[in-house]
Amino acid sequence: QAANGVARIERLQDGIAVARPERLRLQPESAWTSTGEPHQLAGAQHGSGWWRLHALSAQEARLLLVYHPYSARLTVLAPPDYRPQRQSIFDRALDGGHSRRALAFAWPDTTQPVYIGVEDARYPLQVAVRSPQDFSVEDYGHVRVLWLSLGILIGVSLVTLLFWVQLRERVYLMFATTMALQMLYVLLAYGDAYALSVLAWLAPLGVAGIWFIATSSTIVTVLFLLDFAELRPRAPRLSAALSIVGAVLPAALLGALMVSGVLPGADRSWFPPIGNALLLAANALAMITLAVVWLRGGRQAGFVLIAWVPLVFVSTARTLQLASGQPLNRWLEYGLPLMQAFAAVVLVLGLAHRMRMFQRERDAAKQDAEHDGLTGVLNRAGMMRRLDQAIADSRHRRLPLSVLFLDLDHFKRINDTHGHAIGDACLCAVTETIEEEMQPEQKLGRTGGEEFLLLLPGSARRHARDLAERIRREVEGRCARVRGAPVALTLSIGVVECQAQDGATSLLQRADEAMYQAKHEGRNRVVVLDGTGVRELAEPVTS
Ligand SMILES: Nc1nc2c(ncn2[C@@H]2O[C@H](COP(=O)(O)OP(=O)(O)OP(=O)(O)O)[C@@H](O)[C@H]2O)c(=O)[nH]1
Repeated sequence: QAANGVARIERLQDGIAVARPERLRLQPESAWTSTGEPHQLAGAQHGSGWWRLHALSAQEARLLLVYHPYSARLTVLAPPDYRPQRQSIFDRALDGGHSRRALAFAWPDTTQPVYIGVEDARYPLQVAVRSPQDFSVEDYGHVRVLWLSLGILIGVSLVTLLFWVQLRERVYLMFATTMALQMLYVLLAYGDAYALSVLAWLAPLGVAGIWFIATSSTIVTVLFLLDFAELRPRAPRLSAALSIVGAVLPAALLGALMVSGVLPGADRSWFPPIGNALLLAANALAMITLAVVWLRGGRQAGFVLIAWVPLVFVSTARTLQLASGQPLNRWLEYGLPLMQAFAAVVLVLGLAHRMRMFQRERDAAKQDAEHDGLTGVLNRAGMMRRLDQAIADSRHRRLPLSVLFLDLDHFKRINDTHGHAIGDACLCAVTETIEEEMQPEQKLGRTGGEEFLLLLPGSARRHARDLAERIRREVEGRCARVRGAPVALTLSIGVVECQAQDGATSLLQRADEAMYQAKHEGRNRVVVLDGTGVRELAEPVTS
């Protein structure tokens, strides 16, 4: 006993012409041969044909269900009146009470057989006889799973589209388009797209519309992968082959399909085998390229592999199962939309990872642009930016701001006597010594070869002078020898405090003057200038 409620399926022998379906019942019994397969219209994929179905005995009214009709156009004659009813997923006026995963025909009297005519099928069609209530329950289950996956895809594509609107980075737009096309493909293949008024315009295109979207989806997906996983720079030859097989040839195929669509009565049966072959080749090539790039250290390719391998596996298994005429189990039935949703989520993680990498690169570039390679402290550009900020801050918060201008004494002589390497080590030793005396809010920068600037937000002149004096003494004490060389390193330091009228230039100018005065007076000393450029007398250091 078959679980699908069908007792027996017979096929009208080949070569018997059926001019009018109403005449089918007049065929002699010898014209019908049993197929021995009560769950499917075997052989339907080879073109048109007629079948006769006998239901298991049932009292109530039943529905004849033909699952996954895809491209097939059906004519059903059911008792008692045996009027031909024609249906396909492309019909606008199908019963809106259920999804288009199955075509449903009323079979009021199941003691009598039904006749099914099939045209344009691409798979052996699965059939069943069920009560309307059982079909509703089954159909709700289908709608729930399908729209759960589609909901995730819609959400993800919308979010990435909004990212594109803000960031204007092409990869986001390609991602959103890829997701949208895949979603559209699932909706078309299940037939539900034709029940939505926004997509109903695709119905007159018939199965060619599905091929069009499937092929466009392949092209956009391949372009997205090349971009997203950075395949071109890491595997140029494989990427070139992938572009040809996955984008150029499918685009040519689409062109040919469009041309044949314009020609009346053109044969388009050449499309599916070529389209499927290209799809399989593009999938295989994409997997190989991604694996190679991943092995060469491409993290993004790893994300795509995790996302795409299950999807390719499920869609291939589904196609093979449908083509072999086996009923789909639930995993294969919903594997495609569920794996698409899974892929979308993994790829969003990949996008986030990509964004984080860019952020890191940007931070590193900023760090390089603003810092001195030798000592690691701020360079001139970084320092000038901090100085402008510090002046604005001190005005705004009405707090003092002082600046130390520090210059190494007789550095040329050290270089000449001990060599550049020791000179470099001196610069590093001075930096370390100053840093040990600094507070976190203070900023140190190397503004020239052997010149440093130290910003002291919140510090008045006197406090700045004390700190300068401590630094001078520390350097004199600790840097007498550097890396064993008797360099006797000392510093001349100029100290000034920011005045109401000061900008960065005037402040630095006075700090420079103060430092030069220290040099002039014999080096290894601190000179403080007041707001008018007059030297302040030294007072005892309060350390
Ligand atoms: N080792 C080393 N030397 C540098 C670097 N940048 C600049 N110098 C040297 O620093 C020296 C600066 O010399 P001057 O400007 O004559 O000053 P000075 O010899 O320190 O004399 P005073 O400033 O008058 O005490 C030059 O010899 C530069 O070559 C660097 O990054 N590393």
